[in-house]
Amino acid sequence: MSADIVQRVVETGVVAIVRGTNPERAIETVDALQRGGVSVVEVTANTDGVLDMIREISSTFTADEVVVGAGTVLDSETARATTLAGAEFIVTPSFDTETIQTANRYGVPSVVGVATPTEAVDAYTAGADMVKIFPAASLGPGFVSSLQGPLGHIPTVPTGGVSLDNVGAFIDAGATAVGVGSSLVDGEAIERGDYEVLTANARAFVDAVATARTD
Ligand SMILES: O=C(O)C(=O)C[C@@H](O)[C@H](O)COP(=O)(O)O
Repeated sequence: MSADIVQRVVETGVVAIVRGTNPERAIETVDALQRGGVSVVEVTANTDGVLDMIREISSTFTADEVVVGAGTVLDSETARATTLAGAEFIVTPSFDTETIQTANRYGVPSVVGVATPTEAVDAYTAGADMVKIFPAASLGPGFVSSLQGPLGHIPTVPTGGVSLDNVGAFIDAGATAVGVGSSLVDGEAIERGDYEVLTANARAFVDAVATARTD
């Protein structure tokens, strides 16, 4: 159910972004992230073989083990295709009403990319479950905390340039969760087959989020 998936994103606090990974390494990649405590993963739609990867991940792991979504969803067609392949949520870099409506039509939550307060309100009004503050590192934690006053009811997931150096600041600023690509899903480590790096990265991000939440 859609609410359960949103709850899982909130609890995990970190969404891992898999972009450009060789499909043959998808399962080991996701397994390594999950062992480190990051059990919510999105595969971006501009990754070769994305639909097969989503199908394979959702048939390999139980719902309790891993929640898989689709990222870089730019349009309604991609929302439909990825959802039918098994994506349990969609993430967009930009705001498009039809894409949100399609996600809702198929019963999956959407995390919608916004970079202004107006876009955040428009996306939420259109039916987004959470807004992805993108690109987060350019906008900064101050942007996220400024939204809390008027728009504290809208859950935020800063994404784009989130690292171990700034993740705590984003959570302190009021972020509900964060999306992390390159700082977590290290492409070179995957190529080397060094999945321990991914597990260690995942643990470090989960710990940083937990520490910031208890501060
Ligand atoms: O395109 C999307 O829907 C995303 O999630 C954006 C995501 O790929 C983001 O750019 C990741 O940035 P980092 O590698 O974490 O800097």
